[in-house]
Amino acid sequence: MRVDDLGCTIDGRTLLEAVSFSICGGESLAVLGPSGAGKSVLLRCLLGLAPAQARVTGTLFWDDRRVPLADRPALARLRGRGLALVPQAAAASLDPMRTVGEQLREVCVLHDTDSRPRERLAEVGLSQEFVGRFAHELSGGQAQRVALALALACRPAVLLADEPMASLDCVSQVELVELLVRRCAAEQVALVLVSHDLARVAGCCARALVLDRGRMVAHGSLAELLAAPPEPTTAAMVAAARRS
Ligand SMILES: Nc1ncnc2c1ncn2[C@@H]1O[C@H](COP(=O)(O)OP(=O)(O)OP(=O)(O)O)[C@@H](O)[C@H]1O
Repeated sequence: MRVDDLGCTIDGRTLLEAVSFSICGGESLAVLGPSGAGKSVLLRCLLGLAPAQARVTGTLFWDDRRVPLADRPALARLRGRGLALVPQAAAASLDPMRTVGEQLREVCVLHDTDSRPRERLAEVGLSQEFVGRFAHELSGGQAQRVALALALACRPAVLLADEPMASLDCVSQVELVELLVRRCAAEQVALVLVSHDLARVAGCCARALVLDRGRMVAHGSLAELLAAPPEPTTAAMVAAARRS
């Protein structure tokens, strides 16, 4: 997948400007930046789910296809087998009326992938008993794992994860990020992982893109950005990571 010159404005206000990057199966890219930088808007633009009043520009190159990022129906068709999302608040994204197993089966039928909920759950470290659980019977970390299992059950080419570890304790955050990176690498899924916390993704993602007020201020090897931050926003994130 290649994103070329993505821009997004709302009522003349620029939320994203000239964002370009590419990612291949099995790779991981961290999208970093302070609060309000445009990280979530970036993911929503890729999914064709930008706010209704937004004007989105730029192009998504997908295999040999050229998809205008303003073409919401074309982007909607990529959702599932193309791009899947692990949201920030997983528990709220689950259907409260249906068991985990029912939701997994539905995703598999909808996207025509193999439907073995127990295996999908085992892959994310959850035992068979979770098949019969409802959302309100899950801890925050378990709900995030279920959301990951649902996203991977689509068998996507690209997984977009929007701060999936935000509501978890430190140990669970590390475990979840490691699980995400491990599962995506094992299934050759490209991972775009949004975080405002560089310390959480350092050592997990090979590359990073740093946003600040909608602009891409740094992009490259995460190890190199850590060793020699090229500009003040990245330097501030590196300093915060060193303190934590
Ligand atoms: N529906 C909307 N209408 C108008 N502005 C919006 C809308 N959604 C987001 N924005 C604005 O876009 C900017 C980027 O928001 P976004 O949620 O992408 O930030 P973020 O980098 O994900 O921040 P955080 O780390 O706090 O989640 C913010 O200034 C926000 O107010």
